[in-house]
This record gives sequence, C-alpha cells and structure tokens, in this order.
Amino acid sequence: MEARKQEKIILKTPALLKYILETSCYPREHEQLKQLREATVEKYQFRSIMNVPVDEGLLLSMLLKLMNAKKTLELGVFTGYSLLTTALALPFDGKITAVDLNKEAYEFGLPFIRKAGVEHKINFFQSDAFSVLNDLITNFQTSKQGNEEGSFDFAFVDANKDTYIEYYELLIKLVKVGGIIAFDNTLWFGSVAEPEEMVEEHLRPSRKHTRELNSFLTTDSRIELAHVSIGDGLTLCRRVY
Ligand SMILES: C[S@@+](CC[C@H](N)C(=O)[O-])C[C@H]1O[C@@H](n2cnc3c(N)ncnc32)[C@H](O)[C@@H]1O
Repeated sequence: MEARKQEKIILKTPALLKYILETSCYPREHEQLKQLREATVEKYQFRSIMNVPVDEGLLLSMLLKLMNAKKTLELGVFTGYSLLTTALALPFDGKITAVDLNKEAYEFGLPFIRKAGVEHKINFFQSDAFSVLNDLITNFQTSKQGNEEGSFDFAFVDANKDTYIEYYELLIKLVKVGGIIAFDNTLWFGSVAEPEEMVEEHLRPSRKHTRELNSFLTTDSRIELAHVSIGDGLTLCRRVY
C-alpha cells in the first residue's frame, strides 16, 4: 500500500485551518512572534514546521495565564516560538528553564525575545533534556535552589518524541500538584490512527512511541488528561497527587 503524504493538519479541510488562522489567530499574534515565525520560515524553510503553530500558541498563552503560571520548563526550544509565547504569558518575575541541544537556533530567535523585553525570564541550557531534568531533581549544577521537585507550574515538552515517556517520569516529580505537563505532537501528523503500512517510513518510529505514550497516559491515575486536537496534537496532563 502507498504511504499517505505527511500533513500537520487534522481538521476536515485545509481551508478550515486557514479560516481559523486568518480570522482568529494572525490578528492576535504578538508582533515579535509574527516576526520570529516569518524569519524562521525564511532561514529554516521546511524545518520551520517545528515551530508551534499560531493557534496552539494562543491556547498555551491563555492556559498559562489561567493557571497564574510563574515557573515553567521548556524541553525543545528550536528558534523559540513556544518559548517566546510562554515568556510573554508569564508575569514580570516569571522564570523559564529552557533546554535544547541546538544553541544556534535559540540564538537565531534571541533578538525577537530581546525586542519583546522578556529575555530576563529565560534560563537557557544547551544540553540534552535528561541531563537538566536529572540535575533539577538531584541538585547538581543546573539548580541554584537545591532539589526543585514539586516546584514547576508548567512543562512544555517538544524535544525528542521517542523519549516522552521517560521525560514524563521525571517531569511528574518536578511539576507541583495541580501543575501541567503539556506534550506536543501527540497525533504525530495523524499517523497514530493509521495502519503502520500507510505511514511514511521516517514517521514510523515516533508513531510507535507516541501511540505507547498516549495509551500509557490514559491509564495513569496520577494525572487528569486532555488530548487536544490542535496543531499536531497537544496532550495536557494535570498532576493530581
Ligand atoms: C519541534 S522542535 C521545538 C520547537 C519549539 N517548541 C517551537 O515552538 O519553536 C524540537 C527541538 O528539540 C530539540 N531536541 C531534540 N532532542 C533533544 C534532546 N534530547 N534534548 C534537548 N533538546 C532536544 C531539537 O534540537 C529541536 O530544536
């Protein structure tokens, strides 16, 4: 069977997504987010698809404000669309621990973050996500305040899709009770609901891991769960104990 073409759209038609973006999202997008998005497309071309889409950014921003989030984690920064969204949503004394293996892409986005006046909220680590998460728990180099278990309001997870379950086991310790862990791309271009042979070869490993994550989360009593069909799928896990 021929594999289905990769799309990051799960709505009924591409026209519907265009309508949502043009009617409700682009007019509301912060000027520096718009400029960052456009500059990322110009420099990174097709890889710019890694930026969180505008509709999802607006949802994350509202969620962070509803929660009164002050202290967050960001795994997977790239040029920083979700990072700048978060930095804009947090109060002036908010703090974000942001992690990515790739510093170059973060630095590409930094002028837009600076222009938005929110750089002081960000503590960026060029590192593998696991090292920083383990440091925050075991109180190694990253943390100035000792063990930071139970202290984060929110964690946005958009790094290596194949290790989301392993991130989760560390993050559930780091977020406070009532805090949220948000996983991006949990519909993996729609492939999670398709037979493996219909899915492009390069999508298959993460499809498998994403399906395992989705099934695992639904059985985990430590969280309340909402699987939101926005962007490429956003799963919200609210820690209940
Ligand atoms: C989808 S992009 C993040 C997009 C970003 N959230 C945004 O909205 O612009 C994924 C990023 O995760 C980073 N990444 C992949 N594996 C990682 C790992 N093991 N540790 C830290 N970062 C990782 C990649 O370098 C890449 O920049």
